[in-house]
Amino acid sequence: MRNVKEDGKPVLSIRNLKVSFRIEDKTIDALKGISLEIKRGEIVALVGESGSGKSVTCLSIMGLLPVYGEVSGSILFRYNGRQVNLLSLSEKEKRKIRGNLISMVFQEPSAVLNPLLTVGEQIAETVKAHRNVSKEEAKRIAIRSMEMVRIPDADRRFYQYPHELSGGLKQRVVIASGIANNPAILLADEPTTALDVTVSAQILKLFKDLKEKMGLSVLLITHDLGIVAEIADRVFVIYRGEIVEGGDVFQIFDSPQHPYTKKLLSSRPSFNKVS
Ligand SMILES: Nc1ncnc2c1ncn2[C@@H]1O[C@H](COP(=O)(O)OP(=O)(O)OP(=O)(O)O)[C@@H](O)[C@H]1O
Repeated sequence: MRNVKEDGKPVLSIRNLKVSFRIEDKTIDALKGISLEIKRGEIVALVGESGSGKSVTCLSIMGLLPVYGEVSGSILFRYNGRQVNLLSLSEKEKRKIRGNLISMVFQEPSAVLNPLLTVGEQIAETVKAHRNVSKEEAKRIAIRSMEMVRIPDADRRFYQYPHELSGGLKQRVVIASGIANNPAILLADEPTTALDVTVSAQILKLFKDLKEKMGLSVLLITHDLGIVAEIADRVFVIYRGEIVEGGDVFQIFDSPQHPYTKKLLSSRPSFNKVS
């Protein structure tokens, strides 16, 4: 259960985050001092074109940057009344948080699911990796997570292999695995790119449901403003490693300030934010 007293407070504050990669005599400044906040129970979109620094932001939060990445700034994560800077944690501490308090959903579910294990076993493994529970309890939690993400007939599907499921159901399994340990934040990197329009809409609706039911905070990485309009509460626009604009989704769509945001919006037809 989430601590209700902490609702409305930032669960994650990224402050002046800089990331650069030095390769031979060349330096790539992937992030040039970005700052953003995600509150509890909020869906925040990070939007920008290819190469703008979205994935590097996610990897920084997950503690998965390559060793040759140079990082400065802070990523403050607040949970259970504590606050830690994710950038100063040891590998062991990062592993404790990853997949547990902070989890991630990727673009392509088939790339993350193990074809040799049933989908239920995979979710149960994630549970057991972080919690001291029996096999039966892990199975029970896995099935409950599958139900939370509206996988029909979860008891039966627990025993199915990834190849027996559609793309949409596979992505639901990945999300079930992501929420099984009741995380504070879910990072979703282009989670609907591999899915067709109808299934994509269902998955987006699911994020909204989880936000409402579990108080889940979501950082949604996308280049698609249509998705932003549909589910985000706030949006940050990233351009060449810098946040050029951020705020309430209505405000950004109604009166974009930065030329890059204006360009992004004018290259799309029109949106209606749905509630
Ligand atoms: N491991 C790495 N080594 C060197 N440069 C990298 C590495 N990862 C990312 N970069 C560079 O950092 C910059 C930001 O990349 P990033 O992958 O975060 O962009 P993105 O916005 O996620 O793009 P896309 O939408 O294509 O995934 C790019 O210039 C990229 O080439």
